[in-house]
Amino acid sequence: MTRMDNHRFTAYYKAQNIIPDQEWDLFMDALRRPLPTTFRITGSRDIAHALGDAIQQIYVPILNNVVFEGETVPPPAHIPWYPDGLAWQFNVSKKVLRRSPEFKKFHSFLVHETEVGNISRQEAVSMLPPLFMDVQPHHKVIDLCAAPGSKTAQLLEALHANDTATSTSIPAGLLIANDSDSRRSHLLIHQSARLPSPAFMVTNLDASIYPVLKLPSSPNDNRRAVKKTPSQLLFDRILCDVPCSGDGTLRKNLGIWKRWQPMDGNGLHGLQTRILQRAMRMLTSDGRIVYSTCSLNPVENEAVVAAALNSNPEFELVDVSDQLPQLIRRPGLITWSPTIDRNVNTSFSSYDAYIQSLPVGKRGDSKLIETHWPPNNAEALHLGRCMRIYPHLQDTGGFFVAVFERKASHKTAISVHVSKRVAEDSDTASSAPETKKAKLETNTQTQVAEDESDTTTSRDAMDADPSASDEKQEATEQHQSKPTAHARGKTTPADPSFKEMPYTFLQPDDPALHACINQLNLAPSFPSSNVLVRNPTGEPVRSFYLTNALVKSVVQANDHTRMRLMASGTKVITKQEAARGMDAQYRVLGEGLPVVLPYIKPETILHADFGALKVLLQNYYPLCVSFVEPFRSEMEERAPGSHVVRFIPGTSTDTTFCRDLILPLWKSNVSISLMIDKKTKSALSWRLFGEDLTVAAREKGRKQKPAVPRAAAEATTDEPKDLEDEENDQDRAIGDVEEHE
Ligand SMILES: C[S@@+](CC[C@H](N)C(=O)[O-])C[C@H]1O[C@@H](n2cnc3c(N)ncnc32)[C@H](O)[C@@H]1O
Repeated sequence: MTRMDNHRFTAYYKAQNIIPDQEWDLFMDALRRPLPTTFRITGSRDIAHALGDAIQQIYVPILNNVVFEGETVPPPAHIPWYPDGLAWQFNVSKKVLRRSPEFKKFHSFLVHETEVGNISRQEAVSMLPPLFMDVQPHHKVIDLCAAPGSKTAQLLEALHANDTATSTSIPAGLLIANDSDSRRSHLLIHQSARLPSPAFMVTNLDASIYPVLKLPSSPNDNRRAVKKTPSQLLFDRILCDVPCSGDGTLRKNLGIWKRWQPMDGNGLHGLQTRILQRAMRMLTSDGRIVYSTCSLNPVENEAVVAAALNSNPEFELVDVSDQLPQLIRRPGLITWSPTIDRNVNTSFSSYDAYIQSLPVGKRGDSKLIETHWPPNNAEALHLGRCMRIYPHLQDTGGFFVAVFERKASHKTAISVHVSKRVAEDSDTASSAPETKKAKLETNTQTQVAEDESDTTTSRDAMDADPSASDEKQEATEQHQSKPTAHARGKTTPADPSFKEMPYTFLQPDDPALHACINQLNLAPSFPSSNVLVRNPTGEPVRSFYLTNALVKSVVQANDHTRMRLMASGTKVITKQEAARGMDAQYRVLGEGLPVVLPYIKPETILHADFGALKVLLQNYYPLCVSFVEPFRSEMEERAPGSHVVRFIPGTSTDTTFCRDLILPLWKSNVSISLMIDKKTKSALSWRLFGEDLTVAAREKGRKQKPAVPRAAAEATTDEPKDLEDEENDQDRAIGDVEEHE
């Protein structure tokens, strides 16, 4: 059993005065208690509210009066500050989850909804940073340290605020999720697959030196200076959820009690500051940055904030005390005392005093720098506007959040105009059911020299954005690789070590794409100019991905190896191996259907009831004749290949989720099958019929039986696996301490 104590931790944080003396014991007691289970309902608003209602109306009443071993167990409750009641918490032991029939059922529901991405288990405090970002569907957003992606998911949801229960909108903006660790970047891609988005990209770069990305000038923009010059892609919202020592996660990462030592924070300060400073140079003039850590250490928090503000005086901290009023928080610190060694020597009140104490010959070796200490202007920087979240205040982990914007005098006063530009660029067809509302947008793109030999930029560009001071260095960076047009098969390997496939956009009149659109009966509004393929030659061999217009222009204007682009847009259609004598058959992927659905001609969508769905869940390839009319005849009349069915819940079905469901089907000569993966099938079955009716579940049950003695089988069947936490903060705490001294 881990000893939940660490004398250095106590000595260090007492020296920082982070908690008033009279609260110290409450703080430490809270740190030693396990965290409640917290989760967020994800996905489009419609689905989220339906699931929220199911929890409130079905599960809470059942869980309201549970008595376990003589004690009343509290039911799940809303996290008080989370908007729209879409985040929940409950605090029960594993024993209760496994043995109380009511909680066991609730747990199964949560596990299955988590598997299909409708619920995301996430620590409450980790949900905070995206809430302070106010992301809108037209925003250009970057999450600089994104893996494993729980906050990325929240940002994506905000970008997709206009999605409906069955179909995805195509936002005009974009979200780039970046992480410097390639293994974790893959995790990020995997997690984000739950919310397929044409506006999503993943890069694998060091955020502290994130390169300038180019954006081609708009053909619709008639201003002379903008016409020929590509601009720098600046972001409206930037999240810096930086690597940190992670001691705010002590309640769930018990190993930190033993491992914690105060120099971890000192070592991370430099990288954290560089990431925040880099973000400041990538922001539009009226954009917003959120900086966060799950550390309590002022050297990783207020010291970083102060250093970045002092080197970028056009920025200020935003007072967000009126936002999320139910969130109990404490103000940022104005003063703190860095330690100079592992033994918590915090006796030096300033950097100068510390340096003077070193032998002259050793002064240059010091790994501590001036910004580890509080600056003289700490009050003037309004560090109190930072937010500190402590475990004993609302039974959470520890966390730190700071919100930055440019000072009003530095928000560029260039003409604010109702610009349809992004929307116009967004996608070709005006009838496309996407977000194309005219948006108030300041034009803040910094232009980048198009002529590769010219390292200077236009005066307009320098005037257009305060970040232009950074331009020369960035223009030089830009020169290090030539962007390519990604004509089929032609790429310039700016980073030969980067092995990801290129991203090649098909011509809208590509014969394969044409065949696909015809076969799937897609409407003319389908954005065929934004379809890309990923393979070495750029041929339309198998899968088609869809992006929005903005993502397309970023991909085309920047070398994919230089930006270490790991993912772009979302896979929507795949080619099925052709049977002998037949042409290739295309099918819409289950995960791509919400994206493609708005372009599927309504008259081609079949209708069936939940009885048919039950048959399809219970069998892999049920024969057409096993369905009732009129679905049976309709299906028999259809040609073999990909079809889409709308399942309408009837009055006879006893389901907790009374909404239409639209799913892809595959018809062979005499049978049909649901084209969704096993996990999604199981989750659907649980949600609709209260049990797992799928073939896979039956087969699993059969396989388990002979091998397992009866008593053991009883103990394991139906035992839901634990809800897995999406954010592996253990990883975060260990893997992220990269600059140990
Ligand atoms: C605190 S975690 C991010 C958690 C994530 N935002 C979430 O909500 O799931 C910090 C991440 O920063 C990444 N990282 C570390 N150094 C980095 C750097 N120089 N540039 C970009 N990412 C970095 C780590 O790989 C880690 O995934």
